[in-house]
Amino acid sequence: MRWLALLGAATASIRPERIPVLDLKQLNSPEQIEALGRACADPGFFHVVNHGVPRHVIDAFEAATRAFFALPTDVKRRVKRTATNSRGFADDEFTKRTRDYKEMYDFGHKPRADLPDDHAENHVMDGYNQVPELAGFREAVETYYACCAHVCEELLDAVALSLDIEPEAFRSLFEGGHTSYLRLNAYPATQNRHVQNDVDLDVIKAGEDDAETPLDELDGPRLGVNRHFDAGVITLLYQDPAVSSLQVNVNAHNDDAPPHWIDVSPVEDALTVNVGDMLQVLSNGKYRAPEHRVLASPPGVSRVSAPFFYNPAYDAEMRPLQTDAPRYSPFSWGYFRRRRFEGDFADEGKAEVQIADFLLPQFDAEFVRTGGQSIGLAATVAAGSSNVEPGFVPAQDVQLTWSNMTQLSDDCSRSRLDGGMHFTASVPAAEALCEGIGDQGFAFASLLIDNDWMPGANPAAATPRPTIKPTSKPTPAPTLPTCQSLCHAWASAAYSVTDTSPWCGTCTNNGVNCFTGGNSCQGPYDSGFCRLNMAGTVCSRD
Ligand SMILES: O=C(O)CCC(=O)C(=O)O
Ligand SMILES: [Fe+2]
Repeated sequence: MRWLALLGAATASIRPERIPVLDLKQLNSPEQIEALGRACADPGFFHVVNHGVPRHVIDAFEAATRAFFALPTDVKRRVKRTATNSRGFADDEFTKRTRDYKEMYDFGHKPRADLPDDHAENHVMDGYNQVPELAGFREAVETYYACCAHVCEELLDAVALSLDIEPEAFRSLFEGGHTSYLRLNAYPATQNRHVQNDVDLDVIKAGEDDAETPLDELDGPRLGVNRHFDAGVITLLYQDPAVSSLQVNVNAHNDDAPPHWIDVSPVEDALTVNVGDMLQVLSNGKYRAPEHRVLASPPGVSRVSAPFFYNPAYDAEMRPLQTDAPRYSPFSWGYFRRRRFEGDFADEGKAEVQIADFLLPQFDAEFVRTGGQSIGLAATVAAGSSNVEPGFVPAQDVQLTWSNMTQLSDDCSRSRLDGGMHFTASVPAAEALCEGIGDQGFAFASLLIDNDWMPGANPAAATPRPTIKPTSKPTPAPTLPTCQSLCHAWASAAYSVTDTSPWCGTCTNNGVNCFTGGNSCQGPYDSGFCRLNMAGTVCSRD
């Protein structure tokens, strides 16, 4: 009753919920497993009741969390995280280059429980635990941490079944030491910083905060945590029952729709679960990590929360399990985590590594259906690897990335200019020339889809036919006389001849500049191809 009254007072603005509630004890029937699969696919968030974590363990954990954050700042800073140890206290966390309006404390897996926290054997890649001198804190946090790991293990068995994957395939990723960590969050009460209105949130500018300003001196509207995706496999979240601040963008995976944020309000006696990036990869994109954010606390109310990030062993390979059409290239969890941590610690400016960086190009039915815009292709060209000028070109490693077809076609168009083979005006001319070829390819691929000939084809889903085209550059209207007549005019003016054909040969391109073709130049330009400029007055050797 007390709980309900609190919730009612603090969450008057809660909108209708779209977040399913699942009963962990019932997760053994095919219907429930199916419901779990649906929740993981969309919206990627759900609550679990009957999760088995005893009430007294949660109460002790919440009390320890509140007691820790109530300590004076200088005492909390005694366990502050550093550039080499990501565990401990922080009040300078950034998400998407904006300062989180919260304090936090991270606590992770300790391989040798019998040895001191800072013993060499307990130093793992993300650091070691720094436990504050606070009566009962260690025991409360360790006990809750162990309960979370157990719930996640069971939950993941059910997730495996929902994907038709052997639970053992998931379990093996955690063998040899999972790397999960528990984060305690405290979002202080605010005066004028709490906003729910997206227009107000727009004034929060990325890159403008620094890490040194004390939290309570940061001005303007704030978010507790800016929009993000969780990196691990799944997150099991304890939410303060009295405040609703967590929101999910239910349009995050729909490029055509604006963000639509809905509340993920706490549910009595439940823990909240969300899919992480790694489960998105392991499920080959069938389950999708939801984009979420946390609002700053309303005036007079401070909120606590505690996500448990369930993470595999560092050397576990992340790749789609059980599929012959993988959408992601393999990478190790440790690699991803290290790149994220480098970004986290100094991320006032850096762009963080994303799973989209590992997307393989999909030249399949889905690719055509969605207009072929999303490819996520990357290539590194090593210094000196050119076949033509080995050892010199390129001067340094070049990293090329293309996230969509338009970028790829732009770079291809430019490549012959960069290579010194073509001239500037030929780039748009060639783009115009090739435009129709892409459209024809698109039309042909759509035809294949309709006939069920492509991998992943689904004739029903292909109707109505997609209206997006792979490229949308307008074809420039031809405004110049043809190359041939330019050439003839030039030749007769320059050489006062009536038969200009030896000079002009066969024109091959009626674009802005054009080739006359063949060894047809005279005078100083007596071999190679002739090139006319727009005015048709210059012929230069190619
Ligand atoms: O505080 C919350 O409700 C969620 C926090 C969160 O999303 C995170 O720490 O990744
Ligand atoms: Fe999160």
